[in-house]
Amino acid sequence: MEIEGRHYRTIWLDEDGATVHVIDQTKLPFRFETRGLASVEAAARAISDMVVRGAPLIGVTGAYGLALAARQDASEAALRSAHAALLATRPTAINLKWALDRVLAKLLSAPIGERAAEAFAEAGRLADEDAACCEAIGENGFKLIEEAARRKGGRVNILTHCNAGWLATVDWGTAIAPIYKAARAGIDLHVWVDETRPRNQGASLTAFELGAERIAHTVIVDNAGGHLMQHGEVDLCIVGSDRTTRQGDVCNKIGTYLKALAAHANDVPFYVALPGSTLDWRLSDGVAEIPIEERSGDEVSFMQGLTDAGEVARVRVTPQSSPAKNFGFDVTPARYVTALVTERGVCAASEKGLRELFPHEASL
Ligand SMILES: CSC[C@H]1O[C@H](OP(=O)(O)O)[C@H](O)[C@@H]1O
Repeated sequence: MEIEGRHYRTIWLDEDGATVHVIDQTKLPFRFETRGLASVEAAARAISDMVVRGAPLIGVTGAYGLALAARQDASEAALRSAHAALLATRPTAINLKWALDRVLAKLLSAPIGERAAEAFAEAGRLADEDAACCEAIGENGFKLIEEAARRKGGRVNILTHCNAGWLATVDWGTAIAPIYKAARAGIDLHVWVDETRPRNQGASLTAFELGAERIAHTVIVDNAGGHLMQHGEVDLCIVGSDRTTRQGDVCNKIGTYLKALAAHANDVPFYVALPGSTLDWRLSDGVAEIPIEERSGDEVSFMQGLTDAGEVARVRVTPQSSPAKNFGFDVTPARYVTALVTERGVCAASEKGLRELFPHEASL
């Protein structure tokens, strides 16, 4: 997407094909900095430290991480070790495993001398596919917003949680892609942006994205969504997904489930936008089967912000003696999801709906 007139993807290879570049998302919204990744270790650290985050972007970064590993040592043992190290960085987003498995299979079927080049080529194909997938999600989700605008005959108020914008993918995003498409088509809309504690991906990243695109938005605390829905201030919700089961259960940033409950209680449509790479066909019951990442409690006990002097500072927001738990995700059962918005169309959050859009993948 555009930042001050210049087009960016979230990850790219420099001209000499030697270094992978990413946007350092831990610095946003106060500083825009990029970071070069020259080794598999650097790629793994970028994922675990959330320099890059978002299920699709984590997958593509993992793919480039394998390519960097292949350039260091293209032996099967080394590649399998790199695959394991990258997979261990973050357990919830299925895109990471999906991308790593795809690239590793490609590499092991290539002669050892061609593996590094093949890995970079495959990672590049993954990146291009993700950008195209997300733009298609935008087109399919745009129709839902267009219908909501026609029905309402006025400004459409949309609530989103966390960041499922272009910063969470290679380009366009998933939940925010339909918003971009609708705004560019001239639909009058406004976005309620959940701050999304503890790392504030909404306040720091989604607000940054919408501001750059000049889309009307308001940052709210995570607990305000239900109140706004009770008062008719939310026409629809749209969020992303890190892993979706074949039954349509959705795993997304912590707090998504509570938003879905509030939407269900107030008859507000609750959409989940996701590419096929976020589907885990092996799983059925998301609550029972999806691994939920637990991160350091320090992410709850401390917050990062800008001082009056314009310095980025980290401050403690809890007593030193108070422990904190930091669950990264929760699971929304399919019954609370109005529909899934994918690159192949919109379907019910059900095995039948997903099989109709992904018949081949469902049969594997
Ligand atoms: C398009 S996937 C976006 C998804 O990823 C986020 O998690 P994190 O920032 O921890 O990687 C969040 O669940 C978003 O909905």
